[in-house]
Amino acid sequence: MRPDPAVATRCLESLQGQPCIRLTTAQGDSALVALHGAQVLSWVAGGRERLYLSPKAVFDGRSAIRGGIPLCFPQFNQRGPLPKHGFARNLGWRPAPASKEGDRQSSVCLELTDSDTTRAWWPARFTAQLTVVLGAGSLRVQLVVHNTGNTDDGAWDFTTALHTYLRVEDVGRARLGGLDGCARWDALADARGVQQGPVMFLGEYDRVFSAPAGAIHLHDGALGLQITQSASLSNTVVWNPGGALCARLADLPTDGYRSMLCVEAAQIDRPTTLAPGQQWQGWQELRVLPAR
Ligand SMILES: O=P(O)(O)OC[C@H]1O[C@H](O)[C@H](O)[C@@H](O)[C@@H]1O
Repeated sequence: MRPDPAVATRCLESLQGQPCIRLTTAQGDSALVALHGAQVLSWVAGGRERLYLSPKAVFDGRSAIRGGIPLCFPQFNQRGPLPKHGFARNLGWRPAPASKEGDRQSSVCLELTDSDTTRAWWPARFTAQLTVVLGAGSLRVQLVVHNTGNTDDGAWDFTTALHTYLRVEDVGRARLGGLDGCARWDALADARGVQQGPVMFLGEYDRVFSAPAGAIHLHDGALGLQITQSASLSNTVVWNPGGALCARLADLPTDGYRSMLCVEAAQIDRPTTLAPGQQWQGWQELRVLPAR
């Protein structure tokens, strides 16, 4: 996706004490990206907020912020010895040098490199760059991971997810199309199957799919969103906590689950291996569909 350079602006602001970068297009679309976790906290397109950010989210500079687009890296969920979903969402990132003059206004690139803190969890020498590109009615989030170790350091593996919290009017009426025929693993029942028809939400839902080759479509009343991801991210996770789990999550209001649906572009089933000097990239793109 090309950035939309048309008189876009980029400025620094803070949300709940956390430094953020705001991108704004000439049409009035905007995105707000926190340095904490390189986390997108807001995406307004066509005059509407498209992401869910919990009103009870914690902004203490250490905790994961509930909502927006958290990045799970270098571990997804509890599939390994690291803290749940890795450490990237718990750390402050820094702005990376802008690569091209024309990209500066409508995109932002943040960077995290290994430090004493990360090496206490994970010995890898790495650089991770997260780039957010705001277009007309679209948002692309791209992660690039680089093994910056020496040959002697050897290769390492990681798993990852762009854990996108989409805002919905009512999850009970939302439909997710495009996963028909995809292999899936139900994390709640520990059962494998193949998706038939659109995904609907009648309670807690936590499934890891083989990512479809084509686009996923979220239909929520009259609103529609197209979701695509790079082939390098071979899983799609769909999560909604439902009422009972939501009530136990301190950083969500009791009815918060009704207004959110996570559709995550992920690499989980086959961890990615990077030898010293190697680089990997993956992205998810959200695009507003015309109202029905
Ligand atoms: O509460 P968190 O640590 O942010 O995790 C939230 C959720 O993330 C993913 O969607 C997983 O599939 C879920 O099992 C997990 O509950």
